[in-house]
Amino acid sequence: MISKREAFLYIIKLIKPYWYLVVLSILFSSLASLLSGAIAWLIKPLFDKIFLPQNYKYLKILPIAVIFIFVTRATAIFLQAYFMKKVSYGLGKSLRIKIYEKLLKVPFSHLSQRSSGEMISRIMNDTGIIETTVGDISRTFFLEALTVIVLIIISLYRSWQLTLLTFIVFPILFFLSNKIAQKTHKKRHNLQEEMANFTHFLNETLNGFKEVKVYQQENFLLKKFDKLSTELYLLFLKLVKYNEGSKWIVSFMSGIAGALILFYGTYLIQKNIISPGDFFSLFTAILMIFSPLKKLAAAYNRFHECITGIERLEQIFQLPEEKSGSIEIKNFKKDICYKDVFFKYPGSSKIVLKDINLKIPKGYMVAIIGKSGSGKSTLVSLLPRFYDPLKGIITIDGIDIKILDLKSLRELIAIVPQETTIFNLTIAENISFGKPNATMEEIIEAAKKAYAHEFIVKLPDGYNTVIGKKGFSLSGGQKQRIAIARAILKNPPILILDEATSHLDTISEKFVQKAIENLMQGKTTIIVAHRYNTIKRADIIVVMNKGKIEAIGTHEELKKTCKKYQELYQSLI
Ligand SMILES: Nc1ncnc2c1ncn2[C@@H]1O[C@H](COP(=O)(O)OP(=O)(O)OP(=O)(O)O)[C@@H](O)[C@H]1O
Repeated sequence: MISKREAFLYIIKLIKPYWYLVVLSILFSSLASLLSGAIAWLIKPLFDKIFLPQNYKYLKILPIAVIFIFVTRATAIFLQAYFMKKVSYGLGKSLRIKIYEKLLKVPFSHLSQRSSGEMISRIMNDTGIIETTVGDISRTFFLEALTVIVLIIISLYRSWQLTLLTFIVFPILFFLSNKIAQKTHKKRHNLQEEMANFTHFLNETLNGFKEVKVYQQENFLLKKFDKLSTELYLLFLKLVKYNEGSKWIVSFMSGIAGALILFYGTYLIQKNIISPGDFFSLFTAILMIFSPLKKLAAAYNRFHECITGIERLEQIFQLPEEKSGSIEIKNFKKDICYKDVFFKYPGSSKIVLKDINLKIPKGYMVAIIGKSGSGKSTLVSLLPRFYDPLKGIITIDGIDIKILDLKSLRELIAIVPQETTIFNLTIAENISFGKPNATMEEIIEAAKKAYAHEFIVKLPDGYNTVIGKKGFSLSGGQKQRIAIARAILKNPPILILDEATSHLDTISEKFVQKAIENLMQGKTTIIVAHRYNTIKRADIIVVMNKGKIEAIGTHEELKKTCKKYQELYQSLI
């Protein structure tokens, strides 16, 4: 947990780049506060110079003065709010960009441990909370605190005795507000956790919509959603109690202060120590103090909300970043070697890869086969360093990939996964994802080689169609061909293919296979294979079993020597 001081310094750091806007906001806050003071100030001459002596000659200019004060004050408040909001939305924007940038640098291993819903909640809710609270708190702090100071000065000037008397309530007020703020802190933490669960749940439902429908789990999910919503509702209600409670305390204390002033004030007037004008001016000032005080108490409460948001975002900012080596690798010349590699997933105790030794010469096509869960995908995911081995090393041309510059290492590799992600971009941008500066001719050329051109040109906006918009979507086979076109355009020397387990229709399958043929030409390919044809034509077949390499060889060799291979191979024919 971070302390209030740390949170305060954090906020200062956040608003520092906007200092000129903050200065403008403070200037307008000061003007508004002074004008609030002017209202209380003018009560005295109104009483002592106009009403009591019944001298009404000033009364003509008074309405004009009142209009001037109110209009100027409203304008000053408008401008200070505008500048402060500009600060808060500006810092919200840069915070979101910073956290997105951070997410892109976090190792895959750390992100895969968290749910995407939780991440979305942190990026949207927590930055949103910081954005609004920092704006509100700073705005309230500058405007209301200044107003309180101006009003206290006026009260002291009018009658220090009466003012000091009302000060009795302030320590009690501060003590109670602080107690409430402490209580809300934990509740806010819970609320933000619940919000993250909520987003996670919604995310899951939308991603697994087909399963929900087919397994007819609408009622079950609705009940769960109802439970989550009720928990959120109850938490919100608790927070409302605390928030409104703090306002109630201020109102109660203002009542006590008012009674004290009336009681002692009438005594001072009777003794001619103060004039009725002094009394009413002070009375107005003290009454006016409580509204900004109420806002300050609420802002103090929100400051705790902001601390919770900062804490949760800091957890992401504290995540480690991918460690890159320094040796740049320009070309792949010789081979890829796995040497005595062991691996377990972060947070899990199960060793999923054991004693892996594998040499893949340049230009070879390697098929990795094995039962589900035998470690095939894990094995290939170590090469682009999505994860690092627990023990052992992986080398490219004899160099440990850990000491290679990560960018240059990944430059050598393209991946076509089982489930392709098509981003919310145009088809052309999706294809040029790995080569953003590609020309349109190059993109079309790649699409043609991936057997995607024909269906792309039939889309209403052709290569400029944005998938996901206006209801356009692609079939599984079409998505795979886009992924293949993406890899063709990138044209790296090493390919990692994870063959889709779900079978496409025969025509689509034929196109995908042809596209893969084009893609593999002249490349070193590691393919997590599920198809008989793919396996048969591989230069080397690696048979995985329970995280170990059971056997390595060609189809003909393994057919004779490896029982496991025979079983697997039989199941695919
Ligand atoms: N992110 C993860 N965290 C923890 N364990 C994991 C993770 N991903 C996979 N595993 C475990 O690692 C083992 C190997 O999984 P892997 O996905 O590599 O197998 P696979 O042979 O590719 O399976 P499939 O053919 O079903 O894709 C399995 O026991 C799996 O439960």
